[in-house]
Amino acid sequence: MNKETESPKGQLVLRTLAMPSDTNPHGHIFGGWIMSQMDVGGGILAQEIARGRIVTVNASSITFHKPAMVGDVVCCYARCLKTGTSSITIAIEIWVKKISDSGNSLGQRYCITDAIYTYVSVDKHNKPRPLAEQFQNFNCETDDISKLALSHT
Ligand SMILES: CCCCCCCCCCCCCCCC(=O)SCCNC(=O)CCNC(=O)[C@H](O)C(C)(C)COP(=O)(O)OP(=O)(O)OC[C@H]1O[C@@H](n2cnc3c(N)ncnc32)[C@H](O)[C@@H]1OP(=O)(O)O
Repeated sequence: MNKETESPKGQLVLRTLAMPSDTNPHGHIFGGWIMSQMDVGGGILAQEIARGRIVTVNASSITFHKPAMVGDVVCCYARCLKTGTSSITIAIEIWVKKISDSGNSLGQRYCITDAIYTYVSVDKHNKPRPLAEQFQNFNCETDDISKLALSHT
């Protein structure tokens, strides 16, 4: 898949800057830091769908296509793939935007990582809590995203 010719899928849920403290010994940004941004970004969308507390239950299909570097603007896009009774499955993409003028890369923008995270709506005792009935069993293949009544898409 050529990620460089595509556009981000989903809504922008998080935007931050990769800092020197986020680097691994090779000078690239830690994969774990990127996964953490994905967890928070996907969690924001999941919490909006759940209208309440959520926890992460699964992260899968993570692919690191390219490294991120210090100074990159890191943008997290998320879209809901499906919901169950209490679960919410979110596809997440991390894109970087180059804002420094080194190496003729200024303004470039491309996907570096994608993954699928699943969250579960929980009550205050951390037990699964059913989503509101109208938000259960959403399927992005067959349902309009407006079914989830998000504040913006
Ligand atoms: C001051 C506060 C301000 C807040 C301001 C808002 C902030 C907004 C942004 C938040 C951004 C943070 C995002 C980070 C969130 C964490 O970091 S959470 C910390 C890490 N996660 C955890 O600690 C969770 C630990 N796990 C658990 O507690 C339990 O396993 C769970 C998740 C409650 C599930 O309990 P369970 O008894 O296994 O539940 P079970 O009935 O079997 O299954 C429930 C559902 O989960 C699904 N499921 C279970 N296992 C799996 C699996 N492996 N894969 C996929 N689905 C699964 C089931 O299929 C089922 O789905 P439905 O059929 O209901 O749709």
